[in-house]
Amino acid sequence: MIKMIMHGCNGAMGQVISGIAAEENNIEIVAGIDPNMTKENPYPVFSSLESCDVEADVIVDFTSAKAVEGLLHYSIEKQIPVVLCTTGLSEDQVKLVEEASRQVAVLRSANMSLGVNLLMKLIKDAALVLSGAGFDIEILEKHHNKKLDAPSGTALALADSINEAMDQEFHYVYDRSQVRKARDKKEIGISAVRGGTIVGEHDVIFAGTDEVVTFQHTAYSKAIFARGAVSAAKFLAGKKPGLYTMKDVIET
Ligand SMILES: NC(=O)C1=CN([C@@H]2O[C@H](COP(=O)(O)OP(=O)(O)OC[C@H]3O[C@@H](n4cnc5c(N)ncnc54)[C@H](OP(=O)(O)O)[C@@H]3O)[C@@H](O)[C@H]2O)C=CC1
Ligand SMILES: O=C(O)C1=N[C@H](C(=O)O)C[C@H](O)C1
Repeated sequence: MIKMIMHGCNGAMGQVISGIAAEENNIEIVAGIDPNMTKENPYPVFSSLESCDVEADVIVDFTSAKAVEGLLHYSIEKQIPVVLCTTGLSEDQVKLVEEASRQVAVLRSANMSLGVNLLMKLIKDAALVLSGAGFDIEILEKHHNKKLDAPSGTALALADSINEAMDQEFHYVYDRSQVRKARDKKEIGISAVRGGTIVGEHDVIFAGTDEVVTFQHTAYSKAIFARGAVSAAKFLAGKKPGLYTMKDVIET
């Protein structure tokens, strides 16, 4: 039985994962961490990782970028692999993640769904053909009104995926409100919509002369992320130090 700590157990994702993990027979949540616990859970809950003395094989994190340093410190100290799903990390925090992964297994992914991870692959091929033919690339993401970070981690990861296929030739433009010139070919425009209860939508738009190709992923429930996170936790438990991604989980 794999023992898991749910970091952010009172949050929207923490609660969905608690339900999904309870239905699994080879993984169990042995502790939850959240500073302001308001919901009932069938496992012990601690207000911080430092106060948690429960032994575990893996930590699943859906919290806030502010919590990342403490999380990495704990995971190195206790030698517990961590599935890091929180988005909105600064460049410095991403570096800390990379450094930590030399000492403990870290799987970081801005999107745990199968569909988005397939999309990352598909748009590489599309970019090679369509950008070469002069198509402009824009990414549009839509999320619920409680989301703190913009653009979404997924939108950035989709842009990074294209850039990886295209020798890093693109820069990202998030706001054109002060711009008074036509877009340049080497930009990827990234726009964010926030409203209501939208779970998560991502459009990758390749716009050419007289034709547009759009790749779209729509999340209809948070369960797709939760299932991916539980699969990632099972994959990561017992792994040696290194930086892993959902690609490693899906291809296993
Ligand atoms: N990779 C993926 O597939 C997905 C990633 N996400 C990302 O996951 C993160 C969380 O999303 P979501 O669940 O919707 O957000 P919520 O705000 O609903 O939940 C986050 C929870 O973490 C708690 N928290 C904050 N700081 C700490 C800390 N230091 N230790 C423990 N718990 C803490 C919050 O408490 P409090 O409210 O009291 O601050 C809250 O209960 C976001 O960054 C989001 O973008 C979301 C969905 C999918
Ligand atoms: O905050 C969310 O809800 C989501 N966040 C992730 C992101 O920033 O990309 C993944 C998903 O789209 C839901």
